[in-house]
Amino acid sequence: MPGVLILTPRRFADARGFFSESWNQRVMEEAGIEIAFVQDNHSLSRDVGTVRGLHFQSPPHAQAKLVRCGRGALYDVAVDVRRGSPSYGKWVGVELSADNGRQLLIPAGFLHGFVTREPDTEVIYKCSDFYAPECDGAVRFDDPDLGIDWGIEASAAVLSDKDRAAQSFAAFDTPFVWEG
Ligand SMILES: Cc1cn([C@H]2C[C@H](O)[C@@H](COP(=O)(O)OP(=O)(O)O[C@H]3O[C@@H](C)C(=O)[C@@H](O)[C@H]3O)O2)c(=O)[nH]c1=O
Repeated sequence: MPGVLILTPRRFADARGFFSESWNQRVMEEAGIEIAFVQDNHSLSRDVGTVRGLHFQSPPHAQAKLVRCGRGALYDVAVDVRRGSPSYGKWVGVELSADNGRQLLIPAGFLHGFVTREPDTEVIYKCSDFYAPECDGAVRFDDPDLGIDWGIEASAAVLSDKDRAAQSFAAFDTPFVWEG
C-alpha cells in the first residue's frame, strides 16, 4: 500500500530488558520520512476484541499517524480513502504487539482502526495535527464494501457509541485526494 510503512526500531536488549528509540526525527528524515508530529495519544482497551475505528480527521486537520503497542497486541488497519488513488478503498492490516515492537506509519488520507488481540492492550501513537473534533469522523469497521478481516465476529466487537453509529463506506464522501 503506497505510503503505509512498517517500522521496527532496533532494540538493545540486556539483563534489565531492552532500550529502544521509538521515534528519532533525524533518522526518519535520513530515510526520507519528514513528518512533523505534534500530538501523542495513548489508549487502553480492556477487553480482547475491542475495535476502535475506522476514524479520520478531515482537512485542514488531517493526521498522519505512527502507531505502536505499549502493552498487549492489536491488529492495526489502514484504509486508503484518497480519491483517485490506485489503492482507493483497499485496506492493509498489521499485527502490532509489545513483543514485536513494530510501528505502523499511516499517512493522511487513510481511515485508521484496530482490534485488540490481548486484554489490557495499550496503543500509543503520534499524530501530525492536533485533535479537531469538528473534523473527526468515522466509517463502519465491518462495512461489507471494505471487507476487512478483523479476525473476530463483528457482533462480538466491543465498540464506542460513536463507532456503533458510524456511517457506511458508501455514504462516506471522502475529503481526501490522491496527490500521486
Ligand atoms: C482522539 C481524541 C479524543 N479525545 C477525547 C474525545 C473523547 O471524549 C475521548 C474518546 O475519544 P474517541 O472515542 O474518539 O477515542 P478513540 O475511539 O480511541 O479514537 C481514536 O481511535 C483511533 C483508531 C485513531 O486513529 C485516533 O485518531 C482516534 O480517532 O477522548 C481527545 O481529547 N483528543 C483526541 O485526540
